[in-house]
Amino acid sequence: MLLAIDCGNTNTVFSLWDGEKFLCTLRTSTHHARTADAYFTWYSTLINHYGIDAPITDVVISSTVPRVVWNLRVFADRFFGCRPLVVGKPECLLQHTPRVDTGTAVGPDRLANAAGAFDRHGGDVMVVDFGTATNIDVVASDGAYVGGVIAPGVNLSLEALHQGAAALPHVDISQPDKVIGTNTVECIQSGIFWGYVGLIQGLTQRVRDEYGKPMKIIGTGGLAPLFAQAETLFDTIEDDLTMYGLVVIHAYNKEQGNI
Ligand SMILES: Nc1ncnc2c1ncn2[C@@H]1O[C@H](COP(=O)(O)OP(=O)(O)OP(=O)(O)O)[C@@H](O)[C@H]1O
Ligand SMILES: CC(C)(CO)[C@@H](O)C(=O)NCCC(=O)O
Ligand SMILES: [K+]
Repeated sequence: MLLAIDCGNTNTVFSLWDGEKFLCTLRTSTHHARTADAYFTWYSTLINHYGIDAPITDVVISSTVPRVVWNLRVFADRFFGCRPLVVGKPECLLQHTPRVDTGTAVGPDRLANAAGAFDRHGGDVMVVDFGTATNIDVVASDGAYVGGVIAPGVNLSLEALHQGAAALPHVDISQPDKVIGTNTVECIQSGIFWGYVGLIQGLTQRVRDEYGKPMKIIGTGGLAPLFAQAETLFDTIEDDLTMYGLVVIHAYNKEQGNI
């Protein structure tokens, strides 16, 4: 069984892949100081809860937070006796080399999104990922990641308003019925919700225009369904895309005899 770990700036997600499908998904907040033992305590409690007992033979990791990788390596080694494949490290092979400026370290979650999207849909696609950042990852016809867009994430923007303006409260994201808010909370919700709808529409249109060919748009990340409710922003929504990309990258490295 493969354990895929997607460690983002806000949340760390573990998913178990049985070779055909994900068996379960476990989510915790990202903390660089979390030890291997702490990961295992959390992991084993939930795995027991779900009644899963198949042994882990392989681990693949994407981490946008470099400091957490060491403890995850110790976790994989100590409890499963395996050396994890870490996406973005030179020893991890990619089926399609990213075409970006020399010296650019593309986020491993974006590499995984590209691999997952290409495997499922072929090329000429863009992934819109609503995580800590809201990013767009463009995948060319041959499967290569060729760049994209990084914008501040929804929750980060909400938090920045609250932090930066003394009279603005912390507000949770939701879809307001109206654009013209008649109280402070409604005004903020409108600015963020309808503002992001416009941001996604505007950016995806500009990416398409610049790319010059028809492109499929895939939404992923926790907030994609919320935004898709309001407007047709995506051709499809796949909440497991990053994880699936990790499975694809792991399978390629196996195939190549790299692990
Ligand atoms: N309706 C909602 N209101 C507020 N938060 C939501 C809602 N729906 C989903 N979320 C939040 O979205 C997040 C899931 O998004 P995702 O895992 O893509 O990104 P993230 O964990 O915030 O970022 P990263 O992957 O960069 O760590 C969860 O933290 C969840 O609490
Ligand atoms: C853009 C984020 C923060 C999205 O998780 C991550 O992919 C990252 O840290 N990327 C590094 C820079 C880049 O991808 O160009
Ligand atoms: K993510």
